[in-house]
Amino acid sequence: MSASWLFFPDEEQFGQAAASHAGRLARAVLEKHPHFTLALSGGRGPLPFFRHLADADLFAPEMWTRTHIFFVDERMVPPDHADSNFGSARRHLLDRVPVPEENIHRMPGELPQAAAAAAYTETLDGFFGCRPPVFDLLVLGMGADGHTASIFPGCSLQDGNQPVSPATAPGATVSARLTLTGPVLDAAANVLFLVLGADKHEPLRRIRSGDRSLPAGRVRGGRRCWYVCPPPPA
Ligand SMILES: O=C1O[C@H](COP(=O)(O)O)[C@@H](O)[C@H](O)[C@H]1O
Repeated sequence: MSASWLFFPDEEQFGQAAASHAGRLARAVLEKHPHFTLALSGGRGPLPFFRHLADADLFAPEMWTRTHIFFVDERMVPPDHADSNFGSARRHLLDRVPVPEENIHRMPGELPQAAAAAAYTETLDGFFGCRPPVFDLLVLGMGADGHTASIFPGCSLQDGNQPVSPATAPGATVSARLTLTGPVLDAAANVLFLVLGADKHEPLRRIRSGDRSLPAGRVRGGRRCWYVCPPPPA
């Protein structure tokens, strides 16, 4: 399935459109299914989205009780650490919406990497009952080096049939990570890439021209939408 691309002049419009997109998807899923499953990324990209997702007109309060939150990747730090992806989602979104605590499934970044991968695999297997798990919506970001989730250039998106894998972020402040694997990104019903920053224009140009060498360009999950701010030069 091909991807669609939308370009936004400012973070306000970018965040609002992304939240509205997620709200529409959740409404459609919840008309037919008991749950809406949403996996969140870390970094700067999702912050404007988080701000607007707390708007009850875009994502109705009663939808939160049936929404289950998962994580795309995590740094190996405790949940209250400044670099925790869960901590960021907690501060910018989860503390501001009526999502039940038991619907939040965080990656246990405080555990040793292998134990954390095993524990989150058990969480996913228990909830979804299939491999790979099929998320209703995966929110992905992209780094200026073309990485997505914690899958960096030169790394395989696959780890057997494991849905979760330990990973290393070259040169990052917290390099030990946990990430969902390629098959999970590819199995999602919907993927929303939130790409913020002009430093991403070059990898975006390569991906749009069909270059599949960058991890973000290799994701093949369901209906893929790329939301980009600011727009690349013509
Ligand atoms: O390391 C990470 O970076 C990517 C991109 O982050 P951004 O700040 O450039 O938007 C993010 O998607 C991923 O979850 C995070 O761990």
